[in-house]
Amino acid sequence: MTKVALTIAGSDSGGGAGIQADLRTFAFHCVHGVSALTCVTAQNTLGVSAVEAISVAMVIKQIEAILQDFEINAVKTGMLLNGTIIEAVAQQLKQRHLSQLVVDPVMVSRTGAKLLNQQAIDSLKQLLIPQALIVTPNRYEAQLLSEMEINTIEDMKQAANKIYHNLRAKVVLVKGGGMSGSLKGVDVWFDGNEYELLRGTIVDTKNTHGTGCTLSAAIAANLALEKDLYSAVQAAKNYVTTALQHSLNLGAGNGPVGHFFPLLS
Ligand SMILES: Nc1ncnc2c1ncn2[C@@H]1O[C@H](COP(=O)(O)OP(=O)(O)O)[C@@H](O)[C@H]1O
Ligand SMILES: Cc1ncc(COP(=O)(O)OP(=O)(O)O)c(N)n1
Repeated sequence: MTKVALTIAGSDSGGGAGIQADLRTFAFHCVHGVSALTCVTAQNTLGVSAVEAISVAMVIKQIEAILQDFEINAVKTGMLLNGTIIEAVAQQLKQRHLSQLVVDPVMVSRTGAKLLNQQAIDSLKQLLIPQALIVTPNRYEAQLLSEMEINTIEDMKQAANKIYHNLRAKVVLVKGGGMSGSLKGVDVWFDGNEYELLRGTIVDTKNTHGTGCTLSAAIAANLALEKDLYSAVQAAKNYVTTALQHSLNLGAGNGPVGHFFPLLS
């Protein structure tokens, strides 16, 4: 039986991140992707130049249309843009008991662009993260959520611990793409008991756009395929490493990670 994953996220006109990356990742895993668009960004490899929200009523209609007709095996959320959209999405997910939920708390891109307005951060913390099976902040998002600076693995562990206890997330994965030196690409998992370090091969490329979206979408795809959470994260990490190894040198800035590797060899 074909599995179905839902992404609730924004559009990246440059095609590297957001809903475009999510749907490509689902397709690679042979999982049918359905989507609820929250916002449209004017964006390329150099950054985001404009953002416009989809109305809350339309976000809800998209989710309702999908849930009326499909059995959803896993969900990921990405860029949600504002507090009103977050509240509506959180309410829909709660009502429908969608528990295979990966929350990528998209707030700040690795280029430093703010992708979520200030008031929305509280709604994300109070309404959405507590529902997540796993939350996957990058270094800067983990700093915001834990209210501490992160420079070392110990800091990553402490931040994961704080996010776990303060925001009641079931599992926290602090991603290390924004760390420097040998810490780049080391992610810290905390499930309330154990810390695990997930180490990928460091890929020396500037073309890293879409890594976070791709990772969370790959976790959701693997959950839809009935992997347990830790195995889903390991498989997703391997997928992102391979996507980085096949990243595309497009545009003048940070090009997108590549999803074309099955066709290459
Ligand atoms: N240069 C790199 N080499 C290897 N892994 C990387 C590299 N950059 C990012 N990653 C991995 O990509 C995933 C996404 O992390 P990150 O880039 O920090 O997220 P975001 O895109 O949300 O900022 C993580 O598993 C991280 O370790
Ligand atoms: C529409 C949209 N959604 C999410 C992001 C962030 O992408 P992500 O893969 O988390 O990180 P960077 O590529 O920005 O490092 C985005 N830019 N646009």
